[in-house]
Amino acid sequence: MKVCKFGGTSVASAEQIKKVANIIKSDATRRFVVVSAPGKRTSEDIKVTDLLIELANAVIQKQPFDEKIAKVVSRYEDNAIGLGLDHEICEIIELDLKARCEAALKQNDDAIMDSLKASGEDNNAKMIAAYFNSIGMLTRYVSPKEGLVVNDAPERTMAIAEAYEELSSLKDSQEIILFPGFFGYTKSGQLRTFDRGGSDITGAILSAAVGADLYENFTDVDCVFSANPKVVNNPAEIVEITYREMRELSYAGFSVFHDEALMPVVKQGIPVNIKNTNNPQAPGTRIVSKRVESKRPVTGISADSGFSILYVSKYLMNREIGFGRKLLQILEEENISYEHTPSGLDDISVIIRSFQLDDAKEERILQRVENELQADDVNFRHGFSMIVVVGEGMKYKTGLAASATAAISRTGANIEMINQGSSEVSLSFGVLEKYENVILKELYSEFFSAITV
Ligand SMILES: Nc1ncnc2c1ncn2[C@@H]1O[C@H](COP(=O)(O)OP(=O)(O)O)[C@@H](O)[C@H]1O
Ligand SMILES: N[C@@H](CC(=O)OP(=O)(O)O)C(=O)O
Repeated sequence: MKVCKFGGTSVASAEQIKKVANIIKSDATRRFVVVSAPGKRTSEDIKVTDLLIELANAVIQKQPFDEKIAKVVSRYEDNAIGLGLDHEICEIIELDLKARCEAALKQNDDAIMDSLKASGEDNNAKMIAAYFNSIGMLTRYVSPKEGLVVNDAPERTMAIAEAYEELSSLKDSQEIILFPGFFGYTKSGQLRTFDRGGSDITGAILSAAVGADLYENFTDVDCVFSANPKVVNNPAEIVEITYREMRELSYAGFSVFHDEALMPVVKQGIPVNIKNTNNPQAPGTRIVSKRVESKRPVTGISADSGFSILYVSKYLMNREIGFGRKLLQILEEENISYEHTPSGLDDISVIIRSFQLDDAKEERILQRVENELQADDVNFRHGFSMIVVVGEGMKYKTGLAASATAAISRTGANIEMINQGSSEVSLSFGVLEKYENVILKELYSEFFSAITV
């Protein structure tokens, strides 16, 4: 039994949706289908989720929004015509969007945003279910209301244990189950979306709930590549990768699979297969708990921008009991999570995703660290990228860190931070954002172009 998730590009047009139907028809074990909202049809196109965010912002700011609704509906109309569906489905979608906008009068801004964002996947799932049925594929649309239970705000949205119990009964259904990705409901019935790209998470939750043998994640590339194909020319294909490696890579830049989507499947050891809707015959990449050892120590290199560093120094910091805890508590009280904390005897850096900061927060943190921890020096620096070199084989290869730093130094960039995870499966470097692409290319040629074993 397989759960198949189709990303935005796989359901962007009628032509793509027909490919999805053929993929499902070609294998009777493909019983569960999770879909995203229609994505980009061309590189210049706008994702429906982005159109919906614009619509939600207009509603929140009490600006006119009729045209924005019409833009969204027209994307579904194009698909309905191409799929030979009755226009009625578009009228239902238009009424649904209007109802969500009207309900906004009684909702807070977060609820308005979540409701409109989620409509992208919800309406697409209804339309695709209607299409499947119209061509004789017995299909049932299932709303996340029927069991995808998530936690309450303000925690980041995550499925709770009950979700797995409630959704498990779907495994007995005779029809194909068509499930919208990206959102769930709290116990009290509040709709909440996952982070962007979160339909991958829905697919993983459903896979774990029904005990799938395989979670197939269909996208627009043949496989996961060892580096972002938009930066590195013709990167090596990854045939098999472990959960741990994929987790490290998707954390920083491998946008092809959401890092939070691994947790539900890892727990049950369900393998994930990344595949291409446009070339379903290609074997794709398998994400598994244990893989055949490869000759290369490095499996992939990822890079992501948008990091800030909080630097704190204080003489004899190492002797002061509880210094680190107090520092991290200040961040906790500002609702900020951290990524790494590389440290020396008398100083510590905290690496933070910059989107969590604003001027007022920074000022408060600086004041508190100065006053409450009596730091000698404290400052924020911004505009950093994180480059992560990942491979299960790295711990057996001496001199790997030296090769990586030598490659980075050839680009003229200064390394602002180095961190080796305790599992030795990854090595991270903090560098100025402007060097990100050039370093990625240099590291790629260091570890993939030459024979390194
Ligand atoms: N290492 C990588 N391997 C494969 N694709 C990658 C990698 N890094 C980034 N990508 C990008 O991820 C894209 C697929 O992810 P996404 O846009 O979320 O697809 P979907 O709409 O199917 O969810 C690819 O088109 C590719 O540009
Ligand atoms: N549509 C949502 C969720 C998602 O997973 O989309 P995609 O499969 O296109 O990455 C987004 O754009 O974030």
